[in-house]
Amino acid sequence: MNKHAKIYVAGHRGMVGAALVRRLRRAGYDNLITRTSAELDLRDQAAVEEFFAQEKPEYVFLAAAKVGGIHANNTYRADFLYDNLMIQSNVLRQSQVQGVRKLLFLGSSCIYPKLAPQPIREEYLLTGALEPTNEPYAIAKIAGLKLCEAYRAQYGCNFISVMPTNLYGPGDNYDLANSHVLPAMLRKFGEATEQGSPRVTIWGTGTPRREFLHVDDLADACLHLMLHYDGAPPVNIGTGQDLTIQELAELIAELTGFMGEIIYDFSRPDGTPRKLLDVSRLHELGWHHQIELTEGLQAVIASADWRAAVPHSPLQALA
Ligand SMILES: NC(=O)C1=CN([C@@H]2O[C@H](COP(=O)(O)OP(=O)(O)OC[C@H]3O[C@@H](n4cnc5c(N)ncnc54)[C@H](OP(=O)(O)O)[C@@H]3O)[C@@H](O)[C@H]2O)C=CC1
Ligand SMILES: C[C@H]1O[C@H](OP(=O)(O)OP(=O)(O)OC[C@H]2O[C@@H](n3cnc4c(=O)[nH]c(N)nc43)[C@H](O)[C@@H]2O)[C@@H](O)[C@@H](O)C1=O
Repeated sequence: MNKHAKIYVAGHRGMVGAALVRRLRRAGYDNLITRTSAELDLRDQAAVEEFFAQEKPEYVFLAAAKVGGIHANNTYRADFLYDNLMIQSNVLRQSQVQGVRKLLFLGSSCIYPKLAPQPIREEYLLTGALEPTNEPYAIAKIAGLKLCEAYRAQYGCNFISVMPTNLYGPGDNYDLANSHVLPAMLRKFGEATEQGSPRVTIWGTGTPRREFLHVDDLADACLHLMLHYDGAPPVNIGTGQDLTIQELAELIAELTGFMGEIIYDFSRPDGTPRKLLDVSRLHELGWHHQIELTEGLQAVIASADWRAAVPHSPLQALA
């Protein structure tokens, strides 16, 4: 990928998109194209067609999506299915029409069956029922990776798909209702410590296990795969290590200096019991994560990222 190549980063203001922009700029890529959702609503087919005809990007990182945690996915079921289907269908179609040289599509680990054998290999896709709380989102993401494969088969498009595990890092979504577990805990424990609150409430039983990858590692993996992977099958991206939600809560409590009580709200869903990714294909492709969880958490806590938390998407503010 030439350093002056025209690279479109869709979703550049999001946690992943911003990390991709940081990584690409650090690598010397000096011709990045970005649009906010207010400037270009990727659900709008005509607007996307006009944008691609005008800009003709050579490379695309598709990090724009409607994203959220278990509560958001289970509440805005139609929006998670519709928005993500429209965004990815429009961007993939116009990338094919305009002859984009290579595109990287971001899926998610939630595409795999709720009770898949662990660790989850890419070939376990569609071998069992999905987790109900995020089924609409998962179906949209599965459709996206299948559309990438179909454009490759029918039109010879070099569209690759990556399936990241749960992510965290600067620019995350800290909305307590709609965020993922890790940013929600950072904010809950951080604010409780600052305010001297006696207790923090965690959703569910604390028994599910989750794997967490720092978003800067993800961006590095995406650049690595954009440069070195041209295959049809999706590639899992993760650390290969997981922990229980309870262990995560206790770790974040310790790192934020919280001394109070941790309460578990069993009325909230646990979701998938475990979704540890098998990352052997990624390792065979020459990439390993660098940022360990405790180190990554310490950096985010030191920045108190949640204090600056404003909805980084006007669309999100409306959610
Ligand atoms: N966060 C995580 O834990 C994980 C994320 N992923 C995937 O990574 C990708 C990025 O996620 P993440 O960065 O966390 O999400 P964010 O919510 O932080 O960012 C998503 C971005 O998408 C843009 N967007 C949303 N809707 C539209 C639209 N209709 N038109 C144009 N742009 C739109 C927003 O742009 P704007 O700000 O301009 O409104 C926003 O910046 C997604 O594909 C997600 O599925 C995968 C696994 C885990
Ligand atoms: C990346 C992945 O993320 C989503 O899947 P998820 O990992 O299940 O989502 P989550 O991070 O919101 O929850 C993880 C676990 O944590 C528990 N939990 C405790 N306390 C809080 C809490 O305060 N907030 C949240 N959100 N969860 C909490 C929560 O009950 C659950 O058991 C998919 O929807 C989809 O978006 C996707 O692809």
